Amino acid sequence: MKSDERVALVRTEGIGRRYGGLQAVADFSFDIFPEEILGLIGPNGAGKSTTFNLISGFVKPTSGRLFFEGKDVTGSSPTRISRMGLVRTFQHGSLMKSLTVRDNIVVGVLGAVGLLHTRSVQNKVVDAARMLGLEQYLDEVSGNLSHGIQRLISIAIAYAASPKVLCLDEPLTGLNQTEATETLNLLRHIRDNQKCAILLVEHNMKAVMQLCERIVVLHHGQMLAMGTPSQIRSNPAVITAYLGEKHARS
Ligand SMILES: Nc1ncnc2c1ncn2[C@@H]1O[C@H](COP(=O)(O)OP(=O)(O)OP(=O)(O)O)[C@@H](O)[C@H]1O
Repeated sequence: MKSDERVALVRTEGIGRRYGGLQAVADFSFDIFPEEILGLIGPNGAGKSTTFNLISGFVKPTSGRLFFEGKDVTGSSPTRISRMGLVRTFQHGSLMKSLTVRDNIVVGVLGAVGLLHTRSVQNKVVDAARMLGLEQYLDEVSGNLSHGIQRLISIAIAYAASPKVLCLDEPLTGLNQTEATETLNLLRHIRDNQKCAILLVEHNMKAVMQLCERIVVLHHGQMLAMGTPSQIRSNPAVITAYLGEKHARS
């Protein structure tokens, strides 16, 4: 089956967001397919966070439509979208630092799937902690743990909600090389185990190229390119607009 014949989990059709005179995202159409790892990249201010906010319902589009599993969810609340299965993390972390790791993950489970039997909540918490290697920290106060562990807690909170699409906003920020490599391996493992799609916004270009099967490049709020990592790496427009500058630094 060709990629464009698959049924998309998420589809945007000409989605856009205007802030006064500024068009942050314009006429942007893309799909997220089941079980794929898709990267969304672009220079600062390209519109990545706005796109994340649009597909997770935190920002309403000023144009275009959003579909989840074929259903029109344009304008739906973040709660409705997360309960349908699109769960996200936030650039600056999703956890409450004064809560234990366990309680943070409980909040994630309840927020995404509503009231559950206590035993199923605890099962989901333990499963998420195990998946992210956090079992020994479950009763620690989250704010006392290292930055790397806090990043994993944010992913565990999202994972515990059993996502169909896991959207990660810069999960590698502030991690050293070893931590970043471990996190990449974990993300692959999560995709294989949970059978979810992953949408990754990340400035660490080496990691994006290693992990993602398909990459969408945004520039000035519009799609500049879409393709496999090797297609993106060799795309002249991308090199000019973005990668040339980034590769020179990596
Ligand atoms: N709430 C807002 N009000 C006004 N302008 C906004 C708002 N949010 C984003 N913008 C503008 O929209 C454009 C796209 O911003 P966005 O944060 O989506 O880009 P980005 O690619 O995520 O950038 P970065 O990599 O720096 O996080 C920028 O010009 C930004 O200033």
